[in-house]
Amino acid sequence: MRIRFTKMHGAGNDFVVLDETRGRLGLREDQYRFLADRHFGVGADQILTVRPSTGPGVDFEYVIHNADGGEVEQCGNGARCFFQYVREHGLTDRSELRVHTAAGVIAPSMGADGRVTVDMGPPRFDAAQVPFDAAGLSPQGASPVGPWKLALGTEADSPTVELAVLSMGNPHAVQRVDDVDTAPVAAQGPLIEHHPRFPNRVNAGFLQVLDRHRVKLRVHERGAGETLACGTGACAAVVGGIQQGWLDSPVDVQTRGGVLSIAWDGVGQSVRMTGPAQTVFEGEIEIPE
Ligand SMILES: N[C@@H](CCC[C@H](N)C(=O)O)C(=O)O
Repeated sequence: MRIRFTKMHGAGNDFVVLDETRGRLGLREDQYRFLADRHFGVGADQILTVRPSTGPGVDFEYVIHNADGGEVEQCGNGARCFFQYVREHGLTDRSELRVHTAAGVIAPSMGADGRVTVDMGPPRFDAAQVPFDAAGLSPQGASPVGPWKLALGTEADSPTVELAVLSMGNPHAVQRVDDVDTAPVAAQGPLIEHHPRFPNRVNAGFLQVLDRHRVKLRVHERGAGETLACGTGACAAVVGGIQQGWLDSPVDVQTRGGVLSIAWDGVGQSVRMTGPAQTVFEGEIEIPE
């Protein structure tokens, strides 16, 4: 089967975008993996699929698959690219949309400076909603994000980390580090992602606080490995940093691929994420049957 695709990125987090507004392509997990493969396919951190509205009050449905082929609930950088895609491809001329995702409705809109802002909805702190198995653990602080102390292994010398745990529709565990450039992202990222306390696995963030409105962030993403930026990871890191008293909204998050601006007014309020969304090229590819 031959399909058309668009390659996009948001702060270096890159995507293959597929249009299913006129019918389902019916791709399997291995076919999403093929598209994401940087050697045999197109190459991407995630595959984003545009589908028609699911009902009244929403304009489109937005479906996300990680590079490992698994479907996931939310993707922040992808949401900005999704918005840019539907406008560039004449699927809408609206400058504000409501989009259904597996994690609920998000609302992207066009800012005056050409950057896209997305109302990502409120963060969720309930362990069951992350999901996070906190049985028998005591939080290290009084904040709704914990932090929670976890050993990354069963040996006596296994490293122990303190993680702020929350959901932005998808699961996040964020630790504060002194310097993101020397942080053990490659060593600890996969151990945190697959930690048995996270039954659906988790995205692992490494946060360096520069001042109350500026941070640096690296994220080992569930199902994709370290990416140049993670939008929901930036939202989770800022919410966790505000909850632990280190940050005040708004916060500029410096990732390896660009800057994302995150604003959050407190519990129950939506997180607003602003950043770039860029089309790279369009093409066609033969998908192995
Ligand atoms: N890159 C994303 C997040 C994509 C999904 C994530 N890897 C997960 O498995 O939850 C973003 O920009 O938020």
